[in-house]
Amino acid sequence: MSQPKQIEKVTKPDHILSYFKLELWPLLLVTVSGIFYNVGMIAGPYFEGRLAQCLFDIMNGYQTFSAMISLAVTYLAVILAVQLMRCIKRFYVRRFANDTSRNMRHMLYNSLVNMSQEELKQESLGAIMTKAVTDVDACVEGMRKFTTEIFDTGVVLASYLAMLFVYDWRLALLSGIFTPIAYFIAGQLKIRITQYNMEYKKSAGRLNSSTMDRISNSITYRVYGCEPNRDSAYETHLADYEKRAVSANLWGSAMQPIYNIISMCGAVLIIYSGSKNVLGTGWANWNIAAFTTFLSCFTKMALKSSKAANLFNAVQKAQVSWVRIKPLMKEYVEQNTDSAIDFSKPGGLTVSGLSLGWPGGPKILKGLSFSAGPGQILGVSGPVASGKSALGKALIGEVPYEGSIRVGERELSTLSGYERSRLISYMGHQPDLVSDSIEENIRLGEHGSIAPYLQAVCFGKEVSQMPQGAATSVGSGGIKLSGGQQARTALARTLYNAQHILILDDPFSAVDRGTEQKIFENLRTLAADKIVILISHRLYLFPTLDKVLFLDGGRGVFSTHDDLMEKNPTYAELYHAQMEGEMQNEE
Ligand SMILES: Nc1ncnc2c1ncn2[C@@H]1O[C@H](COP(=O)(O)OP(=O)(O)OP(=O)(O)O)[C@@H](O)[C@H]1O
Repeated sequence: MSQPKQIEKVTKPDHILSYFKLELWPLLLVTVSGIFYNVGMIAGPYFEGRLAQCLFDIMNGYQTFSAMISLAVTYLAVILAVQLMRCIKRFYVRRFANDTSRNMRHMLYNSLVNMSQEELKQESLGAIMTKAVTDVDACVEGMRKFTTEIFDTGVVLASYLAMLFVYDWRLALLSGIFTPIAYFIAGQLKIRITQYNMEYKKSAGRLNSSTMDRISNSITYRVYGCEPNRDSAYETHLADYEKRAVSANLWGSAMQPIYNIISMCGAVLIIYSGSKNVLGTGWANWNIAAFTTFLSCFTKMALKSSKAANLFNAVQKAQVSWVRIKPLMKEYVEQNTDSAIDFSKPGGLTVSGLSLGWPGGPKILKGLSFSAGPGQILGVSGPVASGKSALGKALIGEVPYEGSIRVGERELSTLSGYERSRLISYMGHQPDLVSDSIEENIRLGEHGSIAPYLQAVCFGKEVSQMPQGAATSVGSGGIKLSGGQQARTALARTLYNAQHILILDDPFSAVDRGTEQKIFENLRTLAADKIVILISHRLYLFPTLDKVLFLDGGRGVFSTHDDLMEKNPTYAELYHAQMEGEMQNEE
């Protein structure tokens, strides 16, 4: 099997020039073949003029038919050589576009996968997907057009213009004044095209979000009977998208024939003044060949130059897209597996003066200090929305914090992603299962036995009774498993990949109390030498834990269960209320 092409790591990925620099070779070949092709393009009008003159001379008996044949053969050979250059130029322009597209997408992908979940949530998924797909396409298309047109338009225009000046400089100047008018109009449309494109891209993002929302929440909308209003919201987004797509494309494409007409106006002057040149009463003395060459050259130049006006618009669209994706183009993050840490003896967890809050929001927890050593289980609890999950996420670096979180002698914020993953395992509030089998969800590509972990989370028997056992597919996001099964699969995954510190955010919320008790006992055995942070709103297990951190009102009290029962009325009340509720259930 052929190896995929090596993807370049772009330095300064937020500079558009960086992508051009990576493609110096293809660009050099585009330049050389482009110059040959475009300068060779004037061979067309030149030979057309000479052929017309030759025909005229044959009719008047000054030339023979063989002269015409040899002229035609030379013309054919030159045209073939010019077209070969065109093929080379097109091949390398396409290669430049493909490589640039791959490099840009790769950088964007790397940047997106290395962003924290919270950073990603700042924007809707629909908008991110629009940027990752259509904006990159628009950028690369603008860069491709720019690269192509520099030769197709720039070089060829200069060659044509030089030729026109040689034949009659006054007529060349006069007939050429219409082209700048087309450029001027294109320049005036710049603001409008930018604005319409920006709105079009935003609308595409909204439509993508609305589609994803409609699909992923289809059951909720069906159950609550609000499908019609969601469909009509989708239709509104679709209509808006269509309207804005038309507006965005209208100005660019509708103006091309107008640019053509304006540029071609000079042909009228050429027919008038050129005829006078042939008759010997104009600014220059021309024969038929000169007249035909001049007119043919001008026509080609006018059509080419009118395309340059369109090029402005294509580059404008690319600029709109570049502005949208530029903030996401971050330096390449390499997975560095070098580390000076001895992962077998990482030391204890020490947190001091910790304050944290979601990006852009106020601090939700302030001044927390606590610690835990290997073999200890620390319980974290508190009322609803007291910041339990936020603390768990701060401990894995997903929520920004101030103060200090140390593992042994090392500050969490100085650790690489790899070092963190070798020190801390995390099970979030959501099971976050991948669309694969139960065993793959637990092993995540590793090859060890999962049986002990399925037993530990009291899931082994159920799995063995499934027709395909652990190879059973969990479906998209775990949809084919019950809530309790999903939670236990996620916990088995965390235990299978257990590192020195285990952070478990409400791991037992979807299982009954008896199962909770059994799993907890297994956890104690399996994690005997680890630090376990057990975040839970249920306090049944807390009397058996080594330490408790109770969060309330943005502050945390760190102590033992017995001490909190004695000194913290809110904790004691919560504990008693839960125990009473449990006793009533048992009755
Ligand atoms: N992604 C987020 N961005 C901004 N604010 C958030 C985000 N997630 C949660 N919050 C807010 O942060 C606060 C703490 O939420 P958190 O989920 O940490 O509480 P919790 O104690 O785990 O709650 P619960 O017991 O309901 O699970 C809440 O006020 C919540 O509204």
